[in-house]
Amino acid sequence: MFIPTLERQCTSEQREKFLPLCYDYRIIGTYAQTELGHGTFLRGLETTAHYDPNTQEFILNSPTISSIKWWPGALGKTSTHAVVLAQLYTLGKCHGIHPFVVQLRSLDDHKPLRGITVGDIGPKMGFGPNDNGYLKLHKHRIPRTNMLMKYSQVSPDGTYTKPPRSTLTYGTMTFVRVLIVHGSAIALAKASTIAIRYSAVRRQSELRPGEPEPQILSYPTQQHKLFPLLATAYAFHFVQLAMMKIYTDVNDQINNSNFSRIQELHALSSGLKAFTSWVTNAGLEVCRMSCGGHGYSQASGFPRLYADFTPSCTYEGENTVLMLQSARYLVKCVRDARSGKTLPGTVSYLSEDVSAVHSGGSSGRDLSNLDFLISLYKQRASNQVHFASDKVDRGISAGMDLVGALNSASVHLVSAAKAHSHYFIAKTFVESLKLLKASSELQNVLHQLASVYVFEGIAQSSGDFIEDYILSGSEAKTIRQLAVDLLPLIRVNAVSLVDAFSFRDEVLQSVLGRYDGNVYENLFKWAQNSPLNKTDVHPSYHKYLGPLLKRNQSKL
Ligand SMILES: CC/C=C\C/C=C\C/C=C\C/C=C\C/C=C\C/C=C/C(=O)SCCNC(=O)CCNC(=O)[C@H](O)C(C)(C)COP(=O)(O)OP(=O)(O)OC[C@H]1O[C@@H](n2cnc3c(N)ncnc32)[C@H](O)[C@@H]1OP(=O)(O)O
Ligand SMILES: Cc1cc2nc3c(=O)[nH]c(=O)nc-3n(C[C@H](O)[C@H](O)[C@H](O)COP(=O)(O)OP(=O)(O)OC[C@H]3O[C@@H](n4cnc5c(N)ncnc54)[C@H](O)[C@@H]3O)c2cc1C
Repeated sequence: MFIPTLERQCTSEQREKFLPLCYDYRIIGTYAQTELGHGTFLRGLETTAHYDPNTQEFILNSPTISSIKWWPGALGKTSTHAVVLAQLYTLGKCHGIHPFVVQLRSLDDHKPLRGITVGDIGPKMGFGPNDNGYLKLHKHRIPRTNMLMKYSQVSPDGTYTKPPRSTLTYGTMTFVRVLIVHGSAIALAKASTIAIRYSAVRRQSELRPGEPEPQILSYPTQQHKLFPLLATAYAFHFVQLAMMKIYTDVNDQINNSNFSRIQELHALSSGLKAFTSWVTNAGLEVCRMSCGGHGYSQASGFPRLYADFTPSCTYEGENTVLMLQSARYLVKCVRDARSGKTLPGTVSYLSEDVSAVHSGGSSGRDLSNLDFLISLYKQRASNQVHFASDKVDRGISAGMDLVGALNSASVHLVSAAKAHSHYFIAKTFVESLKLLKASSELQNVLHQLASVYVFEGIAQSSGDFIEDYILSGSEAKTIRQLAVDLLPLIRVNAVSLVDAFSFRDEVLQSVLGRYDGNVYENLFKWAQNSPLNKTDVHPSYHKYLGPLLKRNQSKL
């Protein structure tokens, strides 16, 4: 995050000064924004940067215990520099959060500089090798030219020039949220690879006396756990490609001072980061549990994969908060649509009349047709967004201000943003396959994946579709059965579909997911290397167990 911030927020002179040092690994940096007391509420950050025109320096301080920077990756023992986000004060006025490059440690002996107190925040649930750290600043001076001034400036006499958009300072977070969508796709693909390969190797239970124990991958319940997640990993792969394309296009526009799509990008990246990381987080646990006891072993790779992935639901914007950000934009779009404005591409459906047509009993509609089902996802999203938006309007009519009305409708707003994200993902998956140049055999297999993703997505949220009369109960039941009917077809190619992710064993780090499937021998070998097995009799025996046993034996 240090380098992307410099690349996006430096003037050309600052780029020339700082970036070569980064690319050549002559300095190592972190992104120090979160504090002990604030991670979500950026305007509440307390670190200060007061400009001193006499020396043309900024004086950085951590004025309170809650202002100590806390969590930034590699801050504790590794980083020599940081981008520090601080409240800018110049000529007696506060101008809000701005980014500053701060050297933390000497490039000679790596010792912290004067006015800098840094350290590691202590053991965490995962990310063990990462020294997430703390930073306390005490009257630490940096040159004026260390404030990243691409968008806003402080002149030598202290005059402040404000940015074209205050939120341009938040740009790096948007970029990393887009990366996290990709990270979700990768993590879910890894977990699917481990679980499906192991399920092809593992044989368990005797269905009928005398019959060989079947592969657990042959059980419909095992397939129902794993194949929708496999399909989701493919869906997220195509979604992260689409998300990155939109990010690149909008970022190019921003670089040409066209800020017209910045809000749409923020809303989409926030919703997709939250949606994909939540779904992946839950999916990792399903994959682990589908591997029985061995899934709980470190040898499976699941404990580390989960512990390293799960914070992506929190960092880079806590997921609920990001869903609310997405929903806030959607409410704005409903208002714009009602006042006749044209909406941007990813939300244009909100101005269409997608009013639910009561499906009644046997509707005769083709419930296996993906284009038709995507139109139902659109209907569900539009209904949920309009419902939440109407709730906000009713709150205001009842005398609330906008903040109060948004807060009181926030549960529905999160549901609406989830439905919007889900529609975008399902639509993108289906549309991406249409554009894919692939053999008819491959198209057929991928169509099976898209189908099970779309069917299961409706089955798992059928309440949304039934409550709004988008589907009847019997239609929902039919779609649920369509998902189950697809499972044995996907079974044929399941191992090939995870092999296609091409994770090397060294990357997968899983005995259960080994490419050669040689699990048991390697589990036993792995166990031999356990530290506890260095000696047949563990030294602790002589200190604790031995005396205890002997003492009690003497009583017999
Ligand atoms: C095996 C493992 C596999 C994979 C692992 C997973 C992923 C790996 C891949 C990549 C990950 C790489 C690195 C990540 C690793 C760790 C690093 C983590 C770093 C961090 O966590 S950095 C700190 C992150 N912190 C946050 O995100 C803070 C969140 N809070 C906010 O953004 C703001 O406080 C918030 C909530 C938006 C509120 O802002 P504000 O107080 O200003 O109030 P408003 O809501 O009124 O907003 C005002 C206005 O601004 C608009 N806006 C807000 N944000 C943005 C934005 N980013 N861009 C554009 N516009 C924005 C908002 O919409 C409002 O506009 P409006 O007035 O409505 O027009
Ligand atoms: C592994 C890891 C790495 C990190 N790396 C970095 C880093 O490199 N740099 C950095 O600066 N930070 C980093 N962070 C910090 C991270 O960005 C914050 O933890 C994150 O932004 C969440 O903020 P918070 O911790 O204050 O949570 P809080 O905002 O306190 O969240 C707690 C609860 O409050 C709820 N909540 C908060 N605000 C609202 C609201 N407005 N409406 C409704 N509910 C709300 C949330 O939904 C959540 O349920 C990292 C964190 C982790 C875990």
